[in-house]
Amino acid sequence: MLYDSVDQAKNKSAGCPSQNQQARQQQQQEEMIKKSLSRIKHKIFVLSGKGGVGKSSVSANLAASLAEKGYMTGLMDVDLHGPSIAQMMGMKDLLDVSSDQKLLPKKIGDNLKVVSIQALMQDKDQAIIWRGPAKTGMIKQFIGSVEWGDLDFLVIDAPPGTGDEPISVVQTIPEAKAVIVTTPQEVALADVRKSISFCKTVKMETLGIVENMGAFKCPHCNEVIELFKSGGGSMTAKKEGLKFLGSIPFDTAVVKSGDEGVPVVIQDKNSTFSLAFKEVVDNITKQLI
Ligand SMILES: Nc1ncnc2c1ncn2[C@@H]1O[C@H](COP(=O)(O)OP(=O)(O)OP(=O)(O)O)[C@@H](O)[C@H]1O
Repeated sequence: MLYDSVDQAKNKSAGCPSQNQQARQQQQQEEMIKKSLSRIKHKIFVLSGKGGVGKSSVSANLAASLAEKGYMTGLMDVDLHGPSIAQMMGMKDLLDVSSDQKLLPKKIGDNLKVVSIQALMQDKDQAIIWRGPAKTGMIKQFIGSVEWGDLDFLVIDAPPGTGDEPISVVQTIPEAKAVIVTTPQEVALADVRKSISFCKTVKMETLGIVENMGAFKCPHCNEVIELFKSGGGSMTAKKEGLKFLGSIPFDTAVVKSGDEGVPVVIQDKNSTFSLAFKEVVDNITKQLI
């Protein structure tokens, strides 16, 4: 059953059912999750070592690109602390619930279905400050509650970092394969190495690294400016024996499209972001199909 609110989820996690009850609940939850994910061919887990590097932008544009190519695609925002997919996809109302209490994703166009954990928050600007078990419970409950139907791809916008929350998602969807997003500068790369080690520890296959916010080309004078340096993503991929999926430039079209609620690969197909992103999508799909 779907929680109506954050408070309900918290209360549920705070309760103390007997061990038998707990085991039964856990088994029921695992069956729900299995059922919810059973008709999805490929699951892609988009993660980053730190926040703000463009993980949600990559997730939204990857899902939109796959849907545009004709694949039935789902996009799931599980980033509890900063769910931004709904805004990026222009979703106004978030919650549709079926008669059997399943969460129904919003359909955008013919091939894209989107669901956000934000749907379970009463106030979209509400900060989530609960402790581990409540978060884990919420994440599992959310994933198991979605009715996806048949999908070719599910793109998962994971919580940033390498703590309890991404671990909960990986444990819930162990067959997902990772795409790691970073920016080129050393502070981000230090965190990306933690993400790589995280994937190895949890034995999650990694499809490769995407370098976001690479060089910016001034639209007025065409000068190329390396705002966050460049090349760090490909260097790290090489060192770690991972595939480099591509470098995406810094492009103000992304900011505009994010605010307007249309992914830039749809809104501005000739933007420097969209042109570079094609290579990233090809490098991902050719490993899976
Ligand atoms: N290539 C890019 N060029 C310009 N701006 C970008 C680019 N990629 C992302 N941004 C902008 O950077 C900001 C952060 O991006 P985004 O929300 O995708 O990051 P995130 O890693 O998901 O962050 P968080 O973990 O905090 O949710 C957004 O305002 C987004 O529009």
